[in-house]
Amino acid sequence: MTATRHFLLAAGGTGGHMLPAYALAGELISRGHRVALVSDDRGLKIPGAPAEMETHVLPAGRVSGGPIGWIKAALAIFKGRRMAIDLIGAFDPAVVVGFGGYPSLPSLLAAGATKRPRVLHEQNAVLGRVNRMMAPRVDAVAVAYHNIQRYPAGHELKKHITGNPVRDEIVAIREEGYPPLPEDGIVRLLVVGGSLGATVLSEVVPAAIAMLPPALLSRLQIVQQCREADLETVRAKYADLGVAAECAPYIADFPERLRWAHLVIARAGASTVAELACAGRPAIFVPYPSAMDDHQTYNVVDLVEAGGAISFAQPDFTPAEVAKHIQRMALEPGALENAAARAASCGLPDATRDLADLVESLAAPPMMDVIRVGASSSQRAAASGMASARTGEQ
Ligand SMILES: CC(=O)N[C@H]1[C@@H](OP(=O)(O)OP(=O)(O)OC[C@H]2O[C@@H](n3ccc(=O)[nH]c3=O)[C@H](O)[C@@H]2O)O[C@H](CO)[C@@H](O)[C@@H]1O
Repeated sequence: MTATRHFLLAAGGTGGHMLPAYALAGELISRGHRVALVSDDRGLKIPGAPAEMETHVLPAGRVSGGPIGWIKAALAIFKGRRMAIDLIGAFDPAVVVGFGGYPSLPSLLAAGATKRPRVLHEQNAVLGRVNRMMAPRVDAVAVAYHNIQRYPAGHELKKHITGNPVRDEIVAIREEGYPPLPEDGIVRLLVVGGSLGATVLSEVVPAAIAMLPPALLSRLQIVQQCREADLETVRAKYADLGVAAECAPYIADFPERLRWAHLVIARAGASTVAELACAGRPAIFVPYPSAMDDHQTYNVVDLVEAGGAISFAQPDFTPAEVAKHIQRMALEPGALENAAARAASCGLPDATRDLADLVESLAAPPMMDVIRVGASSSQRAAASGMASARTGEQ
C-alpha cells in the first residue's frame, strides 16, 4: 500500500484542460491520495470534478494585446504565484501537475520557487503556449502522440507518451471490439463536431449523403450533432432524402453512440481523437482550421498514418469527396473493419493510469519532503533517522 501523498493539479479554461485533470484526480484519489485543483472560474464550471477534490481559484493573467495587456497579465501572474506559494506551503504537495492554459502558470511557477517536482500534461499534438514555455523547466512532460510539435529540443528524455485520459465506458468499447456489420448491410454513421458542434459538418455531410447511390442511402443510419442554429435544416435534409437520422445539439450519451457507430465523421479535438482511437472506430476528420498552431491537423497524424482515418483540410472537405469516401468504406468488403483495427492500434486506453503512475513516481518518499522544505535541524535529524529506519526495514 502506497503512503498517502498530496498532489496539486493546475488547469483552467476549457474542458480540454479540465477533463484530463479530473480524470487524474479521480485516479490519484482512488489510490488513497489527496488532490487539490487550482483553476479559474470558467474551468470550475465544467462538470465532472471528483467530489473529494478540493478546489481553489487563483489569479492568472493571459498574455495578449499590447504592452498594457502584458503588464496587467504579469501583475496577475505574479499575484497568483504568491498565492500559490502560500497554498503549496499549506497543502504540501509532493508533485504539481499543469494541464496547459494560462490558469496553470502561477502554480507551476510557485512549484519551481518551492522546489516541488513538476509535471506537464499536453492534450494536443502541438505543445500549447504555457506548456512550451514551461517544458524546459519541469521534471516530466506527458504527451498523447508520437508526433509532437513545438517540443523543445534537448528535453526528449523527460517526454512520456501517456495519452489523453478517456472515460471508462469508452475503454469498455475497445474491449468489446468493432460491431459486426448487420446482415441487412446497415451502416451506422456518427457525426460529431467537438463540444460546441461545427457548422461545416451540417453543410457538407447531408450534401454528401445526397450524392450516394439509392441502394446505399437506404442502408444508412445517422446520428449527428448539429449546432442549434443548423438543427432544423439538417433534419429537413435527411427527411427529404428518406434517411433515418437523429440530430441533437449535444449527444449526451456519446459513449453509447460511439459503441453503435461503424464510421465517424468528426472535428479533430484532442478528446475526440483519443476516444475514436481507444474505441477503434474508423473516421473521416475535418480539423478545425482556426485551432491554435493548427493543432487539430497534427492531432490526427498518427491515426491517418496508421490507416485508421482520413483527414481533409476544410477547403477539401467537399460533399463529393466525402461521398466518395463513405461509399468506398461502406462498399469495399473489409474496409471498415480493417480501418477500425488500425485506429485501435493508436489507442492508449491506460492513459489515466499511466499518467498517475508517472506523477506518483516523481513524489519523493514522504519523509524526504520534510527535509526539502527546510525543516529545522532537529526535524531533519529525526526525519533522516526515520528515513534510514524505513530503508532498513526493506
Ligand atoms: C474548437 C477548439 O478549439 N477545440 C479545442 C478543444 O476541444 P473541444 O472541447 O471542442 O473538443 P474535444 O474533441 O477535445 O472534446 C469534445 C468532448 O466532448 C464530447 N462530446 C462532443 C459532442 C457531443 O455531442 N457529445 C459529447 O459528449 C466528446 O466525446 C469529447 O469528449 O480543446 C481540445 C483540447 O485542448 C483541442 O484539441 C480542440 O482543438
